[in-house]
Amino acid sequence: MPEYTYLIVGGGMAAEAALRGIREIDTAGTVGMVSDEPHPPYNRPPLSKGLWKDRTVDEIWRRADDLAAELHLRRRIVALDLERSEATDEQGEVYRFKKLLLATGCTPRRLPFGQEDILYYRTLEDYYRLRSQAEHGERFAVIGGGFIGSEIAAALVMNGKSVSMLFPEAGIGGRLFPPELARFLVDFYRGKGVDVRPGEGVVGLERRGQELRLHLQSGETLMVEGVIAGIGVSPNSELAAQAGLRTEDGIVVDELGQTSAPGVYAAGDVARFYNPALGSWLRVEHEDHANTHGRLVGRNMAAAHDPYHHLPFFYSDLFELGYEAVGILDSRLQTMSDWKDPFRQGVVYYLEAGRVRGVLLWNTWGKVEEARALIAEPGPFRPQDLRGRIG
Ligand SMILES: NC(=O)c1ccc[n+]([C@@H]2O[C@H](COP(=O)([O-])OP(=O)(O)OC[C@H]3O[C@@H](n4cnc5c(N)ncnc54)[C@H](O)[C@@H]3O)[C@@H](O)[C@H]2O)c1
Repeated sequence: MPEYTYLIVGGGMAAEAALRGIREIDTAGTVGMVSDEPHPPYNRPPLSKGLWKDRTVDEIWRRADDLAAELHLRRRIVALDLERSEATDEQGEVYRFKKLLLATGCTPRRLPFGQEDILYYRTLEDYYRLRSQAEHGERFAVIGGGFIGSEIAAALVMNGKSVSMLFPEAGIGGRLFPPELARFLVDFYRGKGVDVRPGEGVVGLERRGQELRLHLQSGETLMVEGVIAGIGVSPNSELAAQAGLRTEDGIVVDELGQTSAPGVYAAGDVARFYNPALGSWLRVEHEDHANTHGRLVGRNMAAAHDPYHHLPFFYSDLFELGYEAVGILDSRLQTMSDWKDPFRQGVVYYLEAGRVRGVLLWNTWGKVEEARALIAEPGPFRPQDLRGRIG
């Protein structure tokens, strides 16, 4: 029976960052990592960005092999016994641990049809599948106007494919951006050749040989060779819930990353934690959080005592436009847009009860620390106070 000082369930970015964190403090303890993926840990952002431009798969590996851990790939933990400090995989193998980390990530939400034919994009295997579809097919439909939808539509069009993009909101990134920016992105994507259909739903999918027929709410049918959906994700917290850990849209952890059971931790996008600067409970589904939270929780498992107060940070590329963002970007908050060049360069501030909750740095670089400092300020701010504050 494999037995470890630290057992990490999951093999994504947070899991690998945690391994690095453990090794910063403890070079002697044994570490086992169990992942249901066939690959060792890799960076996910290139899957929807760089790999469709000039980057290659060789560049995405996180090289955990220098950190002395035993990697169990293609294995899925299906049960936890916290009293006995044991985890069991689907093949019946039992792993014993002193400390446990759940870095189980999230699973894409699925539509109620097209089970085999819709590609839910999250892993390297999904990238290989879409690459192969793009070698044979010319016409694609992308469902969803969030991160995956906007990045994959751009990636496919930049690779010469014809793309229809469908989503329920009025604009691209409608849940993040103020309405005028989300609507601008619709025109911008159309200018790049994407057939953008805001406010359009999908009701069914049929396969006819190589062709897929996607039935839309409006009554129209799109004939395509590939359908990709990015309609959000749900946290993989069932294992934790079955083991009696506290869960609530994710695994609830304290500021050290410890769950409701001593010695059991959770990190990355499955973990729900309190952020004092924002005054709210969060679950963050971005690379920066996987790296910073993963590392810190790994250190804390190995006896450090570093509280996690890091503000969410993320970024994206939309063709030649790009942005960085700090804090909470929610288009339902009050927003104040400060454009240097409308929709090409500027800063958008997100306010709630007189405090800045989020800052969007639109084609505005090198200002992330200023944005962090502004969110930490108690205020109160009026929207007009923020004009020219950053940028
Ligand atoms: N740059 C980045 O940080 C980045 C890039 C890619 C992916 N991700 C992460 O990957 C995860 C998945 O991204 P995502 O794009 O799936 O989620 P998302 O939450 O960004 O977007 C979901 C979108 O799904 C659409 N939608 C919801 N229900 C729908 C339905 N029934 N039919 C059609 N459209 C529907 C909406 O348009 C919504 O904007 C997220 O956790 C995201 O943070 C992040």
